[in-house]
Amino acid sequence: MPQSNNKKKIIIDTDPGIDDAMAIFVALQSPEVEVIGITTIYGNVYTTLATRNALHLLEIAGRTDIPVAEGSHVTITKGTKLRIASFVHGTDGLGNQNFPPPKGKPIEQSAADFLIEQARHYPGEVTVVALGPLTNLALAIQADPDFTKNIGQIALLGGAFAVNGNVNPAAEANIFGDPDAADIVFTCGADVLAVGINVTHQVVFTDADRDKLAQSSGQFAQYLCKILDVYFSYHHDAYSTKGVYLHDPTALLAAVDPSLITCAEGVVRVQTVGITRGLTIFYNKQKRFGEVTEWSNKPSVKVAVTVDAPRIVNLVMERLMNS
Ligand SMILES: O=c1[nH]cnc2c1ncn2[C@@H]1O[C@H](CO)[C@@H](O)[C@H]1O
Repeated sequence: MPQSNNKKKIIIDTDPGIDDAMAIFVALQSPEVEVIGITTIYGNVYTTLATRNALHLLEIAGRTDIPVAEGSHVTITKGTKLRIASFVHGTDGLGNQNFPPPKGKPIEQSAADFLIEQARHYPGEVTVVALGPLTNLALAIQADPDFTKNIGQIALLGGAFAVNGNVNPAAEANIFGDPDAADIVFTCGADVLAVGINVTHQVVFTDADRDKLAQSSGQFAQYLCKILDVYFSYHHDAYSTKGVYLHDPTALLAAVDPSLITCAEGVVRVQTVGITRGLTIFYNKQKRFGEVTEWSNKPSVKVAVTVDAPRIVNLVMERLMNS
C-alpha cells in the first residue's frame, strides 16, 4: 500500500491479544494512518509470544514491510512475576487457534531503542498507541532525555478513572502490569492521552455485531471471527454485558480522531505499592492544596471522560468489513 506523507505516523506498542489484533487491523485499514512499526510487550501473553503474534498478524495482513521490535520481558523494576491474561485471550493470545509460527523475525533493535530512534527521526510527528503495560515507553523515557520532546503523542489504553478496575476493584490490567512504568509515563511531560476502562467499558461490540462481521467477506472480518470466541466467552462469564469491550480499538481510534472522545486535563499519579497497586488517581487542579502533594508541579495529561461509542463500533465494523 503506498503511503503518503500527510498520514499520522503510528507505532503500536502491543501485547496481542484479541482486541489488540482488532486494533492492529483497524489501524492498517485506516486511510489517515501510516503504521511505521509495532513494538511488543507482555500482558495478554508473554513478550516472546507477543512478538510472534505481531509478526503473524502482519503476515495475515500482507504487511511484512512493517518492522516489529521486541520489547521488555520484565517490568521497569526488573520484576519477573508478570500477570498474564491468557484467561481473556487464550493461551496463544489469539483465541487458542494454534496458528503456524510466522516466517518473519523481529528487527535487531529493542522496542525502546526503536521508539527513541523513530521519535528522533520524525520529531513531533510520531504517535505511540500503547495497548499493554508501559515498560517500553518508560525505558525510552529513561534512556533518552529528548524522547519526551521528540515524541508527538502517547495515546495509551490504561487506567480506571473513578471506576473499578478489571484486575481487582483498584487496578486496570495494563497499569497493574507495570505501575512504576505507568507513573513514569504519566509524569514525563509528553503529550499523553489516557483512555481508561471508564470509557472503553461503554464501547461494546455485541453478539449481533459479531454475526454481522461473520457475514462479511472481508479478510480481517473472517480472521477475527475465528479468534473472537474466547474473548466473547470470557466477557459472558465475567460481566453481564451481551458483547465484548473494544478496549484497544477505542484507544487507537481516539488517537486518530480526537472528536470521538472528550477529555479532562490534570495530573495522574499511579499507586505502586500495597493493596491499591495500579490505581490511577487523577487530580483535576480545582483545589489549591495548602501543602505540597505528590501531584504538585507535575505535568498535566489528557484523560478521556466521554466517548461516542456508536461511532467507534461503526468505524471498527466498517474498516474490518472492507478488508
Ligand atoms: O479482566 C481482565 N483482566 C485482565 N486483562 C483484561 C481483562 N479484560 C480485558 N483485559 C485486557 O486488558 C486490557 C484492558 O484492561 C485490554 O487490552 C484487554 O485485552
